[in-house]
Amino acid sequence: MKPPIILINYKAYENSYGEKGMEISKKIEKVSKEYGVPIIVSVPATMIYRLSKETELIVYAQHVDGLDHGAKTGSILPEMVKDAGGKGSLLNHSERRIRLDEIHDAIIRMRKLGMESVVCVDRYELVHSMGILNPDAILIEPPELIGTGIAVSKAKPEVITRAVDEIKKVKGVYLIAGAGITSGEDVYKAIELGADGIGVASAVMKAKDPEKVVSDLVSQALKAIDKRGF
Ligand SMILES: O=C(CO)COP(=O)(O)O
Repeated sequence: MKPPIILINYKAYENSYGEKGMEISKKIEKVSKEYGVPIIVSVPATMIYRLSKETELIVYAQHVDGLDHGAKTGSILPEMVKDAGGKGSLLNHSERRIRLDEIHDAIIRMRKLGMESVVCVDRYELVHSMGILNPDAILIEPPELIGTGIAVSKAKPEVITRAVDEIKKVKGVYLIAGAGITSGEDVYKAIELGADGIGVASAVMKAKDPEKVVSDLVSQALKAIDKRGF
């Protein structure tokens, strides 16, 4: 995981799985190769194996249960995700919140397995305390902007700048920003404000031309990173 971090959360749209899921993934992979930027896709659990086999995308789960093996019906353990080819997981997304101890257990287990964890928070006040749990990155997303097309970097830039201040208090944890990200301009702004990358869903998953959208996001991310001088 290295800036610019581009994380596309497939959620549970109609094109998040099956043949449509493959189609959009191939387009995303094409852009990733064109720009030489690894792209993380957090996908439905049922797609982890196939996407890991058939693409060079970095495949994450959208959630894992940091539980031990055993009688745990319906659980998706980090070991299962790893076995299917997944490299990591989102944790605590606004649409899939879990308890703090569950977040911590999952981070520890994934770190032991050499997997990456990206913990979501809905406010900058939680960045420091989540950062102490030592995930690879924190994804800050004000829930009220998720899916609106109104970008956090434009509507609430202070959420990003404050989160950036907070992440500086912990070492080795990246800060990603998301919610409402629609255009390359939104990405540029987020990185200019100090984020190491972005998380996006609807702008890509609902796009008529996802390749064009992802291309715009990635090219502007590179431009912003270049300007910041990583
Ligand atoms: O929840 C998100 C990514 O995890 C953001 O969703 P939108 O890009 O649809 O606002």
